[in-house]
Amino acid sequence: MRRSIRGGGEVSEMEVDAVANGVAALEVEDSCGAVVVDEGREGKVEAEGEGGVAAAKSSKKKKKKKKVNSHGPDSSAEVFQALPSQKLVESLFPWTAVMRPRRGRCAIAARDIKAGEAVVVEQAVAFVPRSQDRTSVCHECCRDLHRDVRSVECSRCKYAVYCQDCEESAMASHSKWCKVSQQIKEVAKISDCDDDLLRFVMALALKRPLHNNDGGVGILKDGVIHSTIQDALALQTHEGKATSAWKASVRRGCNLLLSNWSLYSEVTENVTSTGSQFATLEELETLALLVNTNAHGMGSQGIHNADVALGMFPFVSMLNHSCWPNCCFASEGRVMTVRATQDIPKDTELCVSYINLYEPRGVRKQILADTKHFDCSCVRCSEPLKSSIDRFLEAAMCSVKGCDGVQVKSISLAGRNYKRDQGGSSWECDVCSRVANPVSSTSFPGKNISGVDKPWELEIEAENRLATAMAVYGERKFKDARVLLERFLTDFSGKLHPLHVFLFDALTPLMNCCRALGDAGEAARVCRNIITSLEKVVPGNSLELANFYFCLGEMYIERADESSTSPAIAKRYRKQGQEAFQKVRLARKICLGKANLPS
Ligand SMILES: C[S@@+](CC[C@H](N)C(=O)[O-])C[C@H]1O[C@@H](n2cnc3c(N)ncnc32)[C@H](O)[C@@H]1O
Repeated sequence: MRRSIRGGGEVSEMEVDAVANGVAALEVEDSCGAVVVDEGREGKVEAEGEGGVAAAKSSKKKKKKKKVNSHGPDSSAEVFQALPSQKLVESLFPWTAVMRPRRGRCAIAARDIKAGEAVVVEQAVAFVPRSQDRTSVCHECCRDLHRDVRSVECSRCKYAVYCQDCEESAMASHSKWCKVSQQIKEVAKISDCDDDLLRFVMALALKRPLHNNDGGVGILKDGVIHSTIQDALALQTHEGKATSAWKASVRRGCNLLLSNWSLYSEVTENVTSTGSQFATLEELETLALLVNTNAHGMGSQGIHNADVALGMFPFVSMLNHSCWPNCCFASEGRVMTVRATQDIPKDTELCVSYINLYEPRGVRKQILADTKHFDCSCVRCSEPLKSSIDRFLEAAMCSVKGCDGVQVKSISLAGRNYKRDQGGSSWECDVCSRVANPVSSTSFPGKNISGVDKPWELEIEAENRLATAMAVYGERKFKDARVLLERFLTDFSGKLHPLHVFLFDALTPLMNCCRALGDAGEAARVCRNIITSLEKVVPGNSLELANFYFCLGEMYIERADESSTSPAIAKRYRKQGQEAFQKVRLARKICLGKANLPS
């Protein structure tokens, strides 16, 4: 699948990875662990479908409650379970939660919401820095540890790192489970389980309620909801979709974690003396499931979308995914904020994106099915392909002479179970209706066929050529990579649709090559092409788009500063640069609440 190309180059300083901004999937599969749903809460059930006002208005509330034994739409399709802090959240934020078939709980605008308005501001119930970034953030407050922030590493586990402000208090509580923490890497190795996942499970397990009668309602503090572990435990998981291999590794990891937990008396004494019980194996497995379905990437939103930690934010997790989202999220320290990226009418569903949106529909659906275990039913995926922007992302231009139509791949029409095209799909022109099929290579008798008649071959050739160019780019051979990428674009533009993902994928590395080679003029031209394509495929006011506008602004200023540029032209470049920066400020004001330029 095309994603192999995406990851191709490490030099993509300006490459924007929307996946990093999505709900993080630590492992591809979920595990087992049934949780008993509290039946006593009020049910709100609505008609099927995303967000539309009509769908919400035509909803019928079902009073009947069913007994269920696990979370989420998988098994509790008809039962609405409110998170313990839901009412508190609704007292501050402009949405309410309802249940919709196939989508589970949905956040619905309780009134008209303005672009830029915060719809959730939530402190992480727990978070863990990703192991490869463990020295980048404070393990207590998740603040960035820049060069000018003094930090201290735990001398025993040599893992935990704290900023100077947190050091004293954080070290005191860390010392209680430092020994367990020391074993996690080894446990992960032996059990073949992700060590970040095990750390996260441990962090959540330590938050379990001290008393069973603790209702688990959070608190509001300075406009931030501090939700609880009970809120997290009421989130959904996808029980039953795990492979047995994943289940086995999680079970081994959690078992070893428990042995270490009981072995190290400092933890034992601390936990039991406060009245809490050790977690059971089943509880740890449930926590692993919760992490997999609900953990969010955290990190600063600069020009690099640094996804340095994983956090549990139960109310951020109430927002479903859409491939045409109306909200976005960003974190600062331990706090995640979700903002409306456009004006949202009352009764519309609030959605964020969990994935990169410049992907064909079939690929997006496959990624969500593989990593999040659901079949996306968002507006973009539900629109007939024939009228959707999606049809262009893997389309070829029609090869019938005189026809300016687009050949659309039938496999995308199916939308599900996308597999690398192995000859099963046919391609149909949206203008002359000619069908090309790899099995029975058909053409319309009497029609004059010219150029590339086999779009499936064209696609494979394009994929291979792009992969070769990306490999060279990955080796930072910018001069050679530029030549290959430019040739690729010359050879395939006009054959593939201008919005085809392969053409789009070549643009960012080409821009980077041009910049690395000091050709700001060509880099700016390529950047404008990126923006033109991106604006058609992702909704406006996205940070991704803003980052490209920022690159464009920088390149205009670079050109203005070049000694060979005349004062009159330099003035024009500066103006264009400022205009680009203005777009960045506007988008960042809406998405992040700050009209600054990224650092
Ligand atoms: C982080 S949770 C979102 C809240 C969830 N609906 C709930 O009831 O807790 C993610 C899960 O919601 C469902 N979901 C989210 N977006 C969806 C979409 N676009 N189409 C279908 N199901 C979706 C899937 O079951 C997914 O695993």
